[in-house]
Amino acid sequence: MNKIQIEDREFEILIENDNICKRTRLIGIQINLDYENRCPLFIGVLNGSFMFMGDLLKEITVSCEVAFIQVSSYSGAKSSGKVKEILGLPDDIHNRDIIIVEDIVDTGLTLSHILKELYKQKPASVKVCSLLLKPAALKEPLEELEYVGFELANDFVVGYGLDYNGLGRNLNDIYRTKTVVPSAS
Ligand SMILES: O=P(O)(O)OC[C@H]1O[C@H](OP(=O)(O)OP(=O)(O)O)[C@H](O)[C@@H]1O
Ligand code: HPA
Repeated sequence: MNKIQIEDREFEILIENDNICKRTRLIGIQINLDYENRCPLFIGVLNGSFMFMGDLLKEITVSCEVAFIQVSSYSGAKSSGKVKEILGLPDDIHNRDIIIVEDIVDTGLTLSHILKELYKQKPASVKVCSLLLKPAALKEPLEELEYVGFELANDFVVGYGLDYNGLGRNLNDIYRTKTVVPSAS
């Protein structure tokens, strides 16, 4: 399936599942080496990370724990801007080695917000593992970004957890549309 249609947009194949699996295996090997004799806490950012998190964790052989958070955006009652709230953040991460797992880092704003909240609890270390990264869209450098699967151009992508208007998360492969559209959910 090289081309797919989701609602009003046509997408073309960008990364096949085979390549995602191979890259994920390599990232897993690296994490196992880096965290030997430690017990990292993997924190997946929902919804988009659910597939990558599942496949990545199958490659992890060091002792570890797993949690999920969700970042919801809503308009604050008193402010005109968007307020981000983090749901499900564990409250016992003091002195823990944290690995945040994302499907994509685009502008990096979501991650910056998560990192700010995490550091309040003084974890021992924080690294980020993201399947996808759009370097040209990043608003500021993120030194915690240690493990990246694939670097992309500024095209909008769907599949393997990523959505367009809530659709396409179940696709095995990753697809892109040339037209740049705003973040869809
Ligand atoms: O780097 P940024 O520009 O902040 O974008 C990246 C974020 O956007 C997506 O989440 P989204 O808010 O669309 O929610 P979802 O995971 O439920 O799709 C993605 O899963 C990242 O969390
Ligand atoms: O390219 C993207 N696709 C889906 N969700 C996203 N969230 C940020 N960037 C993207």
